[in-house]
Amino acid sequence: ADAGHAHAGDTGPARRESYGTKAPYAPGQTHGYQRPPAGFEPVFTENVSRHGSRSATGSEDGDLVLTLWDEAEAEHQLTRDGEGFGPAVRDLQAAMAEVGYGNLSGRGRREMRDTALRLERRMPSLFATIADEGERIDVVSSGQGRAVDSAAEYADALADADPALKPLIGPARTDRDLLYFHKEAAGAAYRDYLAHDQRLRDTLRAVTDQPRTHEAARDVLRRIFTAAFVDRIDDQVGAARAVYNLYATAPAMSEESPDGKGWGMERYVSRSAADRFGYLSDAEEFYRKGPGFADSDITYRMADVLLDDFFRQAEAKRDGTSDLGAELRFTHAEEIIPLAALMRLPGSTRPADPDRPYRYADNPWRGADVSPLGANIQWDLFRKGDRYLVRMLYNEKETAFKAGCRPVAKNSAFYDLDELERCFGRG
Ligand SMILES: O=P(O)(O)O[C@H]1[C@H](OP(=O)(O)O)[C@@H](OP(=O)(O)O)[C@H](O)[C@@H](O)[C@H]1OP(=O)(O)O
Repeated sequence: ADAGHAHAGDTGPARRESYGTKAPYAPGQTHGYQRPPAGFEPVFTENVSRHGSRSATGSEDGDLVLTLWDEAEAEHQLTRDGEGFGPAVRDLQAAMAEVGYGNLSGRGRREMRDTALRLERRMPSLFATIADEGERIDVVSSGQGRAVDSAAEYADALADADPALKPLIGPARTDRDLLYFHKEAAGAAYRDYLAHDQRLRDTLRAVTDQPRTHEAARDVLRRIFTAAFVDRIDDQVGAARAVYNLYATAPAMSEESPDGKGWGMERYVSRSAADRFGYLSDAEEFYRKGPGFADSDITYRMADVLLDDFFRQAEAKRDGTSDLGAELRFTHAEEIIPLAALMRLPGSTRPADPDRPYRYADNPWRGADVSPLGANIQWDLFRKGDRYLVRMLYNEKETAFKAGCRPVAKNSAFYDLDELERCFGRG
């Protein structure tokens, strides 16, 4: 078998951004948070989280790749490196079938538990007050398995950290209109856009069908198969994307890998090929779920139901009509990505000019930053007298609200709730 070929300079660790929205969770900050202004105490916290790391949502990619590999093996058309690829994919597929396609993985469970512990440790006085006052902690999810399981892990971790909280954590509710709106009535126009928008189809095709994509595809396939075998593959881009998808989803399955040391998929996808297919994956998410085209809000206006819930919960606490100490929501990329675009969170500030397709060079949107697995947006509410301030964390990083919203002082992370009502146009 020939050795296949690798581009010079392609060695070295894979870039996190090449995993796109399949990137496992990493907190953007773990210390150095600003202290609230003098006299302000935390009285409420609310967040919305994508579920944690999961297995692939289906077996298609592994099945396609193994069919090709079995054929090549039978005809002695594998490279030396390619000989190990089939068994590795078979093991990964078996692990994903074991976890259940689309289900939370071991890493995902740990991400949820660790994030819950950091929440509690950032504001111990809030959770002490919740316990002392017997305030409720409301837990709600999309109702999909991975979101339900994420909610359970998160809530259990909170209760383990502080047993006094356990009786205060409600049974996880389901609210599809709030946390699965892309599949509900509110998402009808959005689904129509996905299914029928010609500009979307043309733009994604133009972005994908470039020489660099075909080169990257051949680069991936030649690491596994001989040149003669690759020449016989009609849809080389499709086949290479299936290999890339396995590469992208493998880290989320790291705890199920042999000795937890990973699945070694980086061996079959060079950095340049991973960057190319990662960009294509990001372009799809950007136009199908994110800021999209500058002249349309079809991908994110349906997220207003979620932003409205953030405001209503904070306002109810301020107005004394809420007995909640915390509101914990668990959902999917199709809710987090639009909400980030609606709120103009960092990275989601630039929709694309319809005539200049989304490119990494001039657009900050990256799936691995905007919506990695476990991504979360959090508002903490602080009170002093009858004044209420909000601090936002995005993947646990202290984050400014969009331009036009004024913090209580220059470079402060804290905003008056009524200032946010003003700058988000809430009457
Ligand atoms: O490419 P897959 O099938 O993994 O895409 C998933 C979505 O994952 P994402 O592509 O956004 O990383 C998945 O979102 P999740 O937050 O639940 O992981 C979504 O539920 C699933 O329907 C697939 O989305 P698609 O855009 O319909 O392919």
